[in-house]
Amino acid sequence: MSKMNVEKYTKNYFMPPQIDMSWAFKEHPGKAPVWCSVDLRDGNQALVIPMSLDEKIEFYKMLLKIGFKEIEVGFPAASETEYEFLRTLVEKDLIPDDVTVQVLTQAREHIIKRTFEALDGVKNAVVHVYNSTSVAQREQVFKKSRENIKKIAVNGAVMLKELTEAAGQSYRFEYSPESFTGTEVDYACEVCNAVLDIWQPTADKKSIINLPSTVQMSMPHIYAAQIAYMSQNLKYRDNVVLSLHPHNDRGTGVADSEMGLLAGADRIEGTLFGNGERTGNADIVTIAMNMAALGIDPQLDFSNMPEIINLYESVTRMHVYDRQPYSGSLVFAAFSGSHQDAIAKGMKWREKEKPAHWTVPYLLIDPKDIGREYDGDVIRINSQSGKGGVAYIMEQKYGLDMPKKMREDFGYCVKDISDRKHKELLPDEIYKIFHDFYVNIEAPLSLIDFKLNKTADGMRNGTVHLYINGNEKRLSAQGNGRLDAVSNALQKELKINYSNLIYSEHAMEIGSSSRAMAYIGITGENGKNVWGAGMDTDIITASVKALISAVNKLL
Ligand SMILES: CC(=O)SCCNC(=O)CCNC(=O)[C@H](O)C(C)(C)COP(=O)(O)OP(=O)(O)OC[C@H]1O[C@@H](n2cnc3c(N)ncnc32)[C@H](O)[C@@H]1OP(=O)(O)O
Ligand SMILES: CC(C)C(=O)C(=O)O
Repeated sequence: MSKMNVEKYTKNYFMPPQIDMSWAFKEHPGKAPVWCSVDLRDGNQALVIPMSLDEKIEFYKMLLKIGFKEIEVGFPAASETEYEFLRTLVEKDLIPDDVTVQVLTQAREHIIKRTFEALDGVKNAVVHVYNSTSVAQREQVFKKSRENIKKIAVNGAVMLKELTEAAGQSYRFEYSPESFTGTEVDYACEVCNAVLDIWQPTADKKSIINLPSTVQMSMPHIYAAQIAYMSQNLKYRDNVVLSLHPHNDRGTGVADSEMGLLAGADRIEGTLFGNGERTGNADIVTIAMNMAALGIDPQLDFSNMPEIINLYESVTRMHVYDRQPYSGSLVFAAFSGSHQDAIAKGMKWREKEKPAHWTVPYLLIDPKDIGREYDGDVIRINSQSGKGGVAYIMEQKYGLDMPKKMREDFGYCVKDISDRKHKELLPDEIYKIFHDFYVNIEAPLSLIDFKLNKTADGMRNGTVHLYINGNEKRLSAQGNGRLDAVSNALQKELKINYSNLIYSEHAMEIGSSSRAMAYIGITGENGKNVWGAGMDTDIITASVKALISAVNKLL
């Protein structure tokens, strides 16, 4: 027996009378659909505190900036704010000529009349009327037969037509068989066709038939099969814009939209970041960015995602989930070592090879294309990270190019600290660890200065002046170069044994162009490798400091 009460549930959706799945062989729709934002209506009606007039205006202006040409601005008969919002758009001349505002109304006379009052003065409008057609709503809410439910729709359609003619306007019409997903598909088609018979859509004045998954009830391929049936059986099909309005109860609002488009739909109603009733509406950001990631222009501009998120969060009081596709704060972040290593190498390869298309491993799109930064957004460090990621941060942010073997040493050191502190380490903290751990280490040996003259045979000869545990000491030094001479002095005079000296250095290009950084690795008698780094305005002094740092670590 199931512990989840599954006996209580059964499928409440209907398969279409004919099932056509040929759309499933298409790879993608090939072009952007007509987008309609329903943020200001469906999104707004689901908020704990619906947006104020000013907040709706701010949101509306953002939608225009993103590029929406159809915007459902509200349910004017719902409240004074909803009504006033549309009046403000009209009175302040905030509706561009190429933008159509859409308003929602129930198929009830007084509500439709109030809606038309709100529309006074609007040039381009879609009047959107709906009634529920599902078995559950017919039986439980309306307690009406199929015929009588169809009548509600037809009466609503007639009222829209008559009031538009009376207003001398050419508003477009939209009808939604609300709760379409719980409606027998052939019956939904019959109701929609009855509405279309009233509206008589033409090529110049198309009607919109909107098929909402008001509550998602099936897997997305079934919704798409329902859409395919409707697309093939609607009358006046050439003059009908077939629209989808997916919700997200099963978490497949985006999949419903994408498959529905393949199955014949022309238009998508959705919201930014999927805000909306219950689990939300289809997330237009994701659907559009999924297209962009396939190289299809979505005709919407999300190039400044952080700005859009800020405004959205401030006016809706909602939060964009950290892992929301494309927009979440963590969606480009790689904490794990192997991902970081591949991303860092992929970025380098890209810089060198300059390929035509984006192929960096683990990153579906280039974060920069939506206003995100590599720094801080992509490679982030915790105890799951590896040397590649740590080295990438040190190189990109601080211009430090450690030798390969030293990267490994530092990578484990950073991992260990993050593990013990049980926290993410930010770039500045990592830089500080690098400094504390390797750079200009001054105990027990601390360099005071060194004087090394060139001899006739090209060798270096002189003294190294230092403190040993605070006591001043001069060592005599000879070698075939200055670093070699200092190393010989430490080994011979202080009897410190090490081998395999590895050395590299570079000018510091980021932050401090007048300084150099040197790195030295040595192997102690016990076979252990240690690393030191030296930073100074003089490259030779930097290398001597790096050697003394390494020796100090060995000691
Ligand atoms: C799936 C969706 O998102 S649909 C959009 C839903 N959005 C909203 O409801 C937000 C705005 N709505 C409101 O502010 C209010 O519901 C109003 C102002 C529109 C109407 O309010 P009220 O008249 O007080 O009540 P209410 O909405 O409960 O209406 C219930 C009545 O309308 C009928 N009704 C509901 N929807 C519809 C419809 N689409 N078409 C025709 N009649 C309808 C019901 O059967 C019920 O009838 P009854 O009075 O004979 O029992
Ligand atoms: C009014 C309709 C389109 C709706 O919002 C829904 O069914 O979710």
